Amino acid sequence: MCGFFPIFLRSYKIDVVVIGGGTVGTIRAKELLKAGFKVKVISKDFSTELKELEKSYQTLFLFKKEININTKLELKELIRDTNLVISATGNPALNKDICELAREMGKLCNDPSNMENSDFIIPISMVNNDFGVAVTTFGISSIVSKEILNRINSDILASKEIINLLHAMAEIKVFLKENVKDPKRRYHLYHEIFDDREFNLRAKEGDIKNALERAKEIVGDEN
Ligand SMILES: C[C@@]1(CC(=O)O)c2cc3[nH]c(cc4nc(cc5[nH]c(cc(n2)[C@H]1CCC(=O)O)[C@@](C)(CC(=O)O)[C@@H]5CCC(=O)O)C(CC(=O)O)=C4CCC(=O)O)c(CCC(=O)O)c3CC(=O)O
Ligand SMILES: NC(=O)C1=CN([C@@H]2O[C@H](COP(=O)(O)OP(=O)(O)OC[C@H]3O[C@@H](n4cnc5c(N)ncnc54)[C@H](O)[C@@H]3O)[C@@H](O)[C@H]2O)C=CC1
Repeated sequence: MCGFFPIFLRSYKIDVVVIGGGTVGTIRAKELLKAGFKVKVISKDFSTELKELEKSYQTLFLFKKEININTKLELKELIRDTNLVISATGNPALNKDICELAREMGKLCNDPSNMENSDFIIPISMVNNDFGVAVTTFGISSIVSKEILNRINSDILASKEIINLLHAMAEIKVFLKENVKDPKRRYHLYHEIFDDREFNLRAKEGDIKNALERAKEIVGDEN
């Protein structure tokens, strides 16, 4: 058991606090903003890039403050309304303390300076309207993680076949939900249709119309 479980978070209702506005804090804040999260960065000072980003994102708030773990009350107040905390100061001992406090408050915390303190990992990822892929090597090497993602990209996703299949299966889902009332039977049919050689060939070619016709035949045969 590796002790991790992947999930994709819906970003628009989640507030994130990033503590530390340096190299790592900036990259994370930028990715989170692009994904649609509201981000508050608390730091002694901020990178030029963060100051620029503040001009273009209404969802980014820069809050200049030196965090001192001995003034817990103040830090508690700063992270009270947030769901996720990323503690990316250049001080690993401080990052650890911040994560411990956040956890006591029921928040999930990420410490980029030491994975052992983290409740979640930020993987290397690619997300679009059709699918999302996230890769981690559990902190061993982000360079290798990137290579894995590149290979997934070039070996599988660069071909149109998978996307064609996905779009065909989307049509199948609409059709089955409308026409087959029993969910257990639908579940069985998804597999049967997907595994059917003729359906699969047509779908991969992007011939959705005939793929759907073949699916209707299969559903009809079952009746
Ligand atoms: C555990 C984790 C933090 C967590 O989320 O908990 C973590 C930990 C550490 N990384 C370190 C170094 C590097 N990090 C990167 C890059 C990225 N690192 C990211 C995530 C993660 N990094 C999490 C695991 C994700 C996974 O498993 O893959 C990415 C994906 C996202 C992001 O940072 O926002 C981002 C991709 C940016 C992009 O898109 O290119 C590169 C490569 C590069 O810069 O090109 C290097 C150089 C060497 C290398 O390859 O590792 C060090 C310092 C080691 C030291 O001090 O020597 C630590 C801490 C440690 O190991 O102690
Ligand atoms: N996960 C990853 O991918 C990587 C993680 N790291 C680790 O992440 C940590 C941060 O690294 P960088 O961003 O490169 O450092 P950095 O020096 O560029 O940024 C640190 C930021 O924290 C702020 N800060 C420091 N003490 C503070 C305090 N008491 N209160 C408020 N703000 C404070 C600074 O003002 C600065 O903006 C380091 O511990 C480093 O080892 C480094 C490289 C990659």
